[in-house]
Amino acid sequence: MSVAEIIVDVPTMQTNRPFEYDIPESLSEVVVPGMRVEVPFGRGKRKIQGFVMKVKDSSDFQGKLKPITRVIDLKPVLSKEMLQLSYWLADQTYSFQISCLQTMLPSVMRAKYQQFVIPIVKDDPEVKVLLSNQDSLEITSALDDQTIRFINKLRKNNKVDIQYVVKNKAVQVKRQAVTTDLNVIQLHEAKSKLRKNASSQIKLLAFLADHLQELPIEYNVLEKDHGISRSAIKTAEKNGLLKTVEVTKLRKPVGITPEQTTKLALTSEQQVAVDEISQAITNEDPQTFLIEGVTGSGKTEVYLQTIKKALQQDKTALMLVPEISLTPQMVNRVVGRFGDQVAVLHSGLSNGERYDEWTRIENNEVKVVVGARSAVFAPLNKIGLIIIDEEHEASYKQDDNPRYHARDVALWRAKVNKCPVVLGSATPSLESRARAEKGVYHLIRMKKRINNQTLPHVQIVDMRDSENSAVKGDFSPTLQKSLQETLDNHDQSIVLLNRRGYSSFMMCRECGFVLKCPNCDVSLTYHKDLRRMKCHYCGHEEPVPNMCPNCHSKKIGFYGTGTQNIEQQLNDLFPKARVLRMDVDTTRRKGAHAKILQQFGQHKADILLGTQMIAKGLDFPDVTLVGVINADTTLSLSDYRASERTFQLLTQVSGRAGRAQKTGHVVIQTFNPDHYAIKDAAKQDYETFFKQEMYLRHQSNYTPYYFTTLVSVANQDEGQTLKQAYWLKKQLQTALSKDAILLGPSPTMISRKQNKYYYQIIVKYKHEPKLHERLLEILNETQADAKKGFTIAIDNEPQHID
Ligand SMILES: Nc1ncnc2c1ncn2[C@@H]1O[C@H](COP(=O)(O)OP(=O)(O)OP(=O)(O)O)[C@@H](O)[C@H]1O
Ligand SMILES: [Zn+2]
Ligand SMILES: [Zn+2]
Repeated sequence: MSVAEIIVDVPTMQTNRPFEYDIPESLSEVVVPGMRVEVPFGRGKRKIQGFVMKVKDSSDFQGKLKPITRVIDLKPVLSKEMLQLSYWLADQTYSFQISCLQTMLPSVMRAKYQQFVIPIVKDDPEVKVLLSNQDSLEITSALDDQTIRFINKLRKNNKVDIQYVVKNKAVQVKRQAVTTDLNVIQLHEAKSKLRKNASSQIKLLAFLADHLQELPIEYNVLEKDHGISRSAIKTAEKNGLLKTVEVTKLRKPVGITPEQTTKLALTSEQQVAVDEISQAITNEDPQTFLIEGVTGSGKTEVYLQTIKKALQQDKTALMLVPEISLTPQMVNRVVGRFGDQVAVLHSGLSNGERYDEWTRIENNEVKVVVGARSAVFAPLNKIGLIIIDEEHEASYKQDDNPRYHARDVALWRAKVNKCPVVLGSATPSLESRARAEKGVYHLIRMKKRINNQTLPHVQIVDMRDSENSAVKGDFSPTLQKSLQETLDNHDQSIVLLNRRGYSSFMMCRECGFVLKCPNCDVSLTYHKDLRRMKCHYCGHEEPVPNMCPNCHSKKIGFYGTGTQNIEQQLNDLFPKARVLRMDVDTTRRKGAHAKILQQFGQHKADILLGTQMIAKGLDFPDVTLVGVINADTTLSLSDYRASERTFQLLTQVSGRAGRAQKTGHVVIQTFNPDHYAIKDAAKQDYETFFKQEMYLRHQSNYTPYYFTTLVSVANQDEGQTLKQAYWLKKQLQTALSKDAILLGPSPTMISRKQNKYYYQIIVKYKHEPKLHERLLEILNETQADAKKGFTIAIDNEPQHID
């Protein structure tokens, strides 16, 4: 008898452990860990999905185990490493294991899809029997176990493969291609019968005769690479000399193939970094490096050369970058060096494209994966190096369940794969820098820019000065002058409008009325392109009102990103300047973000104006000026990371200026010219900022001196929410020592979302061995409350507190 341990797709606390099922004799060879199966669950006839975690010979269970009904996947979709990771992840993030397992798969495999058996060895008699002369066989629940076993056997012998196809959406692009039933002699005979002046036909047949082994060849290839026209193909087809077939081709998300690059001669600082990391790769030493390298110090080249090192040792490499930095520029740098060996995963891909990339990784067709947060789950084998660029970015933490931080997952995978992790940033997170201070991470500093270029000269403009407060718009005389000079020199400028949120809202200019969501405590976002008002929390939408619902005035204004307004001011001040604007409105369309950057990179504009999304990673040699309109906005956040975020933002954006031959200049406009975050950013002085900020965190008992856990509760009834929150606090108190600090309950900044009220409790602690257990118990005990509409969320080390 064999038994499978299965995590079932019933996300409740009671089912958050494996259940045992009998593997029927007929499926005994088929069921393996990492595969999804269908099993009966509960008393009724309900069938649900589950992941096979383990297969064993016997069970301690006394009664009769229910059998697995059928297999959903014919090959494992998750490796042993991933299964192992799911235990840890569920525990760390207080989430259901089933959600963790599902998070690791590309969304295609979570959504609706079809599965097909496709032949590898077409002429094999057994394959022919299985497919009964069809091109493929769909795997449905109607197939009996015997057939499933048969498929499995052929798959193991590499005679067939299994492919997933998204419902109603072909995963593969079909292309027209040419093939022929004629052999070489027949082709030459046919050719000799042609008239002498039928040159294109002669050429085509000669070509086919020479390339018989390579058929079918795509129309496109014949046209582009060999100058054979479509009409020539059609004529030959009419005469029965060739035929057209459809071939499938995997989509390649990287549109343009970038030019091949080779390694650069390293600076001495880069060399030190490359040597140390290479050593760890060779020694299979799972240590973590923190590269603290000023903007423009050439961290990317260090990444590329260490990746190369891993590949030379027959290993693979994983590189994470923030979603917003997944621009053609970054992708091209990696693809330019490693070509076809690279898979790219980002949110701009369609589900099908994402699946294609995932398959290439899974089939060991690629050696390097570049991607945003969720790429940390890429099914790479034998990882030799993991890189996390811009490691301070908050977007590496997922906002929703499972609330994982990609850095933690990377460290876990590094241990299992015995490989180093490289965290890189010009402005490391305080946590990482503090760990380096303690010797947990190995610190590598790169203090110089490439070409010994100086860091940009930064000017702080005090907006409280009479000269500046007198100007009408948002541009101080100093910034105006600098912009004019940059235009005169034919150089480029970047102008940052520091924004808190990213949305624009509607307000009545007569009475001040703001259109809000009926379900949430937020203003509705104005979508200019769709002419609609939308709520980003609950999805509520309505048309743009043409008069104020409150006072019926027609004077309705749209406020928010403010970038449009700033753009207007730029146009008025510098009528000849070409301005590109980058904000939520101009980047909503797929690929728009990349396109704007490409245009700017080709110097088709003089000024790039944008929100936070233009602050990082950009490397344009002609940018000599960076202007920051309002440095203070992020400072006023209630979050204890407000100073850190402001320092990071200003340092990063300043770092865009003067990266190549020309010296850079930065103008920062602020109402807090004496704030240390602004002063240190102006000097690009991370170390001084770090010391000051550490001192303040120590004073107020925050990260990295204390661990932080955020517990929040939500319900439709505000009174009930508050009651539950106080109950939670009491529960926590019983598990905590007197050294722990409990804050709250307090309403969150947006206190109502989707008609639910939110209250939060913050736990700050150093060493509370009972806390983790107690939180899990609380989740368990409050399960029944979920039915009454209570939601309890636990966020370990939250990135935002509001
Ligand atoms: N050894 C080298 N020789 C010549 N040029 C180099 C060398 N290393 C890097 N560069 C160039 O220097 C520029 C800056 O490098 P890179 O973009 O990697 O900086 P960075 O450290 O990532 O900075 P940031 O944190 O601001 O993104 C790039 O244009 C890169 O091609
Ligand atoms: Zn009004
Ligand atoms: Zn809403």
